[in-house]
Amino acid sequence: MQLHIILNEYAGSGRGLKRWRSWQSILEIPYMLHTTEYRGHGFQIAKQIAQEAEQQKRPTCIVIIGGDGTIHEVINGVLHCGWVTIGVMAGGSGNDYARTYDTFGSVEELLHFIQQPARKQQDCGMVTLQESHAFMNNCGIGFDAAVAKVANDSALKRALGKLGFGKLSYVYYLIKQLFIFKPFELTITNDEEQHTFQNVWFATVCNQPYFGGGMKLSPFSKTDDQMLEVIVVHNISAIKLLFLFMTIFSGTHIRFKAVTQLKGEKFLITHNATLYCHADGEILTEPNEKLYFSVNSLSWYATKK
Ligand SMILES: Nc1ncnc2c1ncn2[C@@H]1O[C@H](COP(=O)(O)OP(=O)(O)OP(=O)(O)O)[C@@H](O)[C@H]1O
Repeated sequence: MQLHIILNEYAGSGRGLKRWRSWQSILEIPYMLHTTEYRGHGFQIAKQIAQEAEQQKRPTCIVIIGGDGTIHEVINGVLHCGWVTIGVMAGGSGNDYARTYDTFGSVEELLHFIQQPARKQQDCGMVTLQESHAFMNNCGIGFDAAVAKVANDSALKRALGKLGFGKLSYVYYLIKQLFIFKPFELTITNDEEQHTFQNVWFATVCNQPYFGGGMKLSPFSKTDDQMLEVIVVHNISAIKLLFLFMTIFSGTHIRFKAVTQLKGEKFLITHNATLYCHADGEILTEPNEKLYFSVNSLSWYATKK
C-alpha cells in the first residue's frame, strides 16, 4: 500500500506540525509528504493522488495531519475512488472528525494499519449551491456560520491561537454575534412535506453528531446509515440561546421546544436572508438562498482500527 501524508502545518495553530515532528523521526517506512501551501491545496493534492491510484490500480492510504477543514478538502478530492483509504492524525483546533471516525493516535497504529489494512465505507452529506460540496461532519447556515466567519478572519484568533487559546476567540465572537445577528425565516422541504420556521438562529445538516469542537449537536447521526439529520434552533431569545449552547455539549438540547430535529435522505432549505453558510467549518462563498442537501452513500473509505 502506498502511503501519502498531507500535512497542514498551520492547523490547530501549529499543533499539526508539532505532532508531525514527533512522528517523523520514528516513521521508518516509505512515504510521500505533501505540505499544504494555501487554502484549497489539500483538495488539489488529494485529487492528483486519487487519479494516479485509479490509473495504476494501486491501493493507497492518505494520512491527513490537520483539522476538520483539511480533512474536508482532502475527502472532497478522493470521493468515489475505491483505491484510496483516508486516515487521520488529528492536529486541528476543533477536531470534530476525530470524535466519531477512527484516527491514528500513534505511529504504531499507523504501521499496524499498513501491515493489515482494515477500512470502512462511509457516507457523506452533499450540499448543492452553484456547485456541489461534500461534508463529513455538518453543513449549516445562520448564526454558527457567522461566528465561524468572523472568528476565522480575525487577528484575535491568530494571536490567541499562538498562545494556545484559539478557542477563546470563538467564545468572544459568539457572544458578540448574539447581539448583532438577526434571526430569519426558513423553509425546509423534506419528502413532500414543508416546514416553515420563524425566528431561526441556525439550521445545520449533520452526518455525524459533533459540531463546533465537541458539541453533540445531532446525537443520533450515524456516518453509515444513508441518512442525514437537520437541527433547527428557532424562537428563542439571545440569552436563552447562550444557555442552550451549554446543553449542546451533552446533547440534552434536543429536549427543548426551540430545537427541531428532522431526518431524511434529502432536504431543500430556502430562505431570503443574507447569511453565511459553512461546510465542516469552511465558509462557502456562493449565494445560499436555496440549498439542496442529499446523502452520498458509502462514497469514501476511512481507516478502521
Ligand atoms: N499553508 C496554508 N496557509 C494558510 N491556510 C492554509 C494552509 N494550508 C491549509 N490552510 C487552510 O487552513 C484552514 C484551517 O485548517 P484546519 O481546519 O485543518 O485547522 P483548524 O481550523 O485548526 O482545525 P479545526 O477545523 O478542526 O478546528 C483550512 O481552511 C485550510 O484550507
